[in-house]
Amino acid sequence: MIQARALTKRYGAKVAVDGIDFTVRPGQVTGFLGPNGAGKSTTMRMIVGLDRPTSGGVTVNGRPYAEHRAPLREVGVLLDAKAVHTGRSAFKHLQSLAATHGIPTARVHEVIALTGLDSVARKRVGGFSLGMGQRLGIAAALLGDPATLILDEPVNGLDPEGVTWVRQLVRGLAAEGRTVLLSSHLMSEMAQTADHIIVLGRGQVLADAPVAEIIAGAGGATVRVRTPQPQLLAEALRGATVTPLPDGAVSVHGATAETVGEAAAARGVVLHELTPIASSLEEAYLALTADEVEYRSAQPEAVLR
Ligand SMILES: Nc1ncnc2c1ncn2[C@@H]1O[C@H](COP(=O)(O)OP(=O)(O)OP(=O)(O)O)[C@@H](O)[C@H]1O
Repeated sequence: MIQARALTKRYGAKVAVDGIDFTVRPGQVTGFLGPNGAGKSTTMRMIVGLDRPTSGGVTVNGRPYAEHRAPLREVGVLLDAKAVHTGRSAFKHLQSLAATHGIPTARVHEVIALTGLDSVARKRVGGFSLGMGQRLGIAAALLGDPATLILDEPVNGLDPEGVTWVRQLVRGLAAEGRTVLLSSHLMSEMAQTADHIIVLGRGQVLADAPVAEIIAGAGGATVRVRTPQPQLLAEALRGATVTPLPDGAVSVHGATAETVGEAAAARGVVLHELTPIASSLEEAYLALTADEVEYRSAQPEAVLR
């Protein structure tokens, strides 16, 4: 369990984290989202004692990180996989980490097997690919068999097989009752992996809810319809919003596919297509963070007009 109360971090005049409260619960995967500069890394660094809060605080399993006698056994952390640039082998790297934390070598072999590093465990870490480095970072996070895991962009650089592996791993860890906090910019991946989402924007919590609730909050699903009689359809669908789409179809908001089909049948409106379109976590996320992006790309205005 991770609990933040009025957690604040200022760098000079810049407020990176602005008095936030949240709880990350055990037994589920919590996704940590937000635009670049929203304060995710700063928050994660404060959780594991790498940054000091300006005010407020955060505890892991009931205590500030620094007060844990054996922090590696409480919290496993992957913050910057590239931080390990060493001439040592993966095995030696993990073994020395284990030795300084009183963890037996048998556990080193276990995490190497768990993360699929067996064939490269004796090779120099300096020569690892980004994906292998990520796996090594995850192996180090798992070393102490911790109840809480904090993984910043764990799928960064992984191939599709690796992405699926991380998803299954974190889902399995949560199913064992552990607390898992996971950041990623890949929304489709997050939608498949997380149970709960916390969205940050400019240092504040914009949303803290189950994934399904966040998606529903974006305005819900729409129905895509193609008909040669769009005007008649709009009249048949009083109360719903019918918007023309660029390809000649229309988008219906505020009615289910069943309602649209039945209303069309009752009025004798011909339908060539009737497709329910579920809104995605990505759409919900973009709607939530539309006003909070610190570094915005130029909009292609011609397309918007
Ligand atoms: N050491 C620092 N000194 C000054 N400002 C900092 C420092 N670290 C972070 N910041 C600023 O604090 C804000 C939050 O940064 P942070 O790295 O926590 O965001 P983030 O959500 O992790 O972003 P990203 O998705 O890009 O990793 C940003 O405006 C950043 O420029």
